[in-house]
Parts: sequence; structure tokens; C-alpha cells
Amino acid sequence: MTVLTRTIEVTRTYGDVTALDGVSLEIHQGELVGLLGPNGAGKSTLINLLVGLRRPTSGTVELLGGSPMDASVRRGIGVTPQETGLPTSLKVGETLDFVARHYPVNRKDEVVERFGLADLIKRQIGSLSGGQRRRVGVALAFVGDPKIVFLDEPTTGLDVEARRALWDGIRAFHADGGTVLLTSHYLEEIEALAQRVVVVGGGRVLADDTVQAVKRFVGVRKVSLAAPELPDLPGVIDTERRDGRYHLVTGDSDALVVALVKSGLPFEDLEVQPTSLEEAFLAITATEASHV
Ligand SMILES: Nc1ncnc2c1ncn2[C@@H]1O[C@H](COP(=O)(O)OP(=O)(O)OP(=O)(O)O)[C@@H](O)[C@H]1O
Repeated sequence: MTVLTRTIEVTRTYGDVTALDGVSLEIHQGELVGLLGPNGAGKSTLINLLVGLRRPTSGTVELLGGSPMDASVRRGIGVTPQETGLPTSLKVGETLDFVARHYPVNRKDEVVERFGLADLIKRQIGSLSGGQRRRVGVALAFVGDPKIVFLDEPTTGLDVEARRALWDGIRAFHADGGTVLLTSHYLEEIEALAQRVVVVGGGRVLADDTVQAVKRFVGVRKVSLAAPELPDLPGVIDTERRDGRYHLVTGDSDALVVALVKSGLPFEDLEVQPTSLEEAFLAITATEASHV
């Protein structure tokens, strides 16, 4: 499979903050990859390195067989950053034309159809709703006939209908053989679009797998309780004892609580909480590492 972009052991620091820590990743032609992670995980930094907006502190970034710092290489990509500022006095059609003129080949008409922009063509950007403006902003990434498109949180803040309209446009590009890397906070969004999901947390790749495999981690819960001691309990991934309380990470909190009650051991102040995907991964990867 042709690799369109890759990072090799990439680290990026901002002063004392390590935004990315030894990230190696490959995106192949025809893939639609979701980059999932909480705030501050390093998703935008990774995208910014891949599209040449920032340089890595160490490691290598390749884009379309060259360097993302090379403007002629960047002509082959499409990007929509997390925030876009489109000129409010331009009409949607004029904005599309303006972008299209920067590329030797453009797909303007196709983009208008795929992203449902026909009704907005004559409207000024300033008159659009937030959702419509975002749709235009994302659609612009596809105008220059890109080989790969990078979208940083394309649908954050959009209602269900606006989100679906955007998903349809992205799906159509992918169905036609296009390659996309998009970031999201939501596994559901990635599930709706992609097969492959890369989970990032604390600047590291925590998982790179199918959406199905990653979904296993979503049901992981944290069960905490005060008890003098604990019996052997089923399905415990990780145990921590802090301030007289046990904190257990498990994939099946119901079975764990049933086993706990059946054991007859005294306990009090039981709490069952969802974990974030990042917490679940950290617990599981730490357990796996300690078993190696
Ligand atoms: N220009 C910068 N200067 C200083 N620190 C930065 C800069 N850009 C990012 N960071 C820090 O690097 C870390 C990673 O940030 P990044 O924006 O890449 O995360 P993210 O996963 O995209 O988060 P979000 O989902 O909130 O957009 C954070 O701790 C952030 O504060």
C-alpha cells in the first residue's frame, strides 16, 4: 500500500510541554483514519506537523514522498484547521473560486454537490449560520483535488443534521478513493466514518486499531470502595489502593459488584464511574507492559 504520509519517532515540545512524544505513524492511500483523543492529547500538533505548519523538535515527517515544508508538496493536500476565518464579505461561490484558482486542477463543482452547497453559492459568508460556515470551511479542503485531506475537528459544535451533511461529503470523497485524516473527541464520529482509529493521549499513540477493537475499551469502568481488604474479583484490569480506598478498573463492573457482594466481605461507599478512553488505555497498557 502506498504511504501518503508518515512520522518517524516524532517529538514536539513547546517550552516545558511535550505535545508529542516519539510518535510513529503511517497513513496509506485510500484510508480514512480517525485521530481520537482528549483535549491536549497532541492531535492538532500532529496535524500541524504533517501539513508543514510546524516543525518537529526531533524525528522525521514525510508527506507525499517529500517534506511538508516544501510548498509544491503541500499543493497535493487539503487542510481545514480547527478554526477558520473566512472573509465575511465574500460570497460562498467567490470563496470557492478563490481557492480553486490556487490549484492546477480543481473539483469545485463536485465539492458543491458533495457538501450540498448549491443553495448557499450566492450567500455572503457573513450571512451563514455557524454550521453552514463550517461546512464551507471543510468543503474548501477538497477543492484543489487533494491526494490527502487533513481535518481538525471538522464537526465540533455542529448539530446532528449539519454533522451528517459534512459526514456525507467526507464519505463521498473517501468512496472515490480519497484519503482522509481527521481528528475528533468522539469515537461515535470516527465510527461513522472510519475503520481505523489512532488513539492519542499525553502525546503518545495509545492504540492504532480498528474501531471495533477500540470500542472494547469504551465499556471500561472504575469501581472504587472503602474496604479493609479485597477478595479475588473477576475481570479486574488494574487495582490501586489510595487513602484507604480501592480503585479497580474493569471491563464488567456489574459482574465485579455481584462477586463483591457474594463474597460477603464488608465494604462501604461503593462508586462506579465511567473512565475516559485515555484512562482505560493507560490502565490496560500499563497492565500489559507489567506482564511482558
Ligand atoms: N503553540 C503552543 N505553545 C505552547 N503549548 C502548546 C502550543 N500548542 C499546543 N501546545 C500544548 O501542547 C499540548 C498538545 O496540544 P494540542 O493542541 O496538539 O492537543 P489536541 O489533542 O489537539 O487538543 P484539543 O482537542 O484541545 O484541540 C497541550 O498541552 C497544549 O497546551
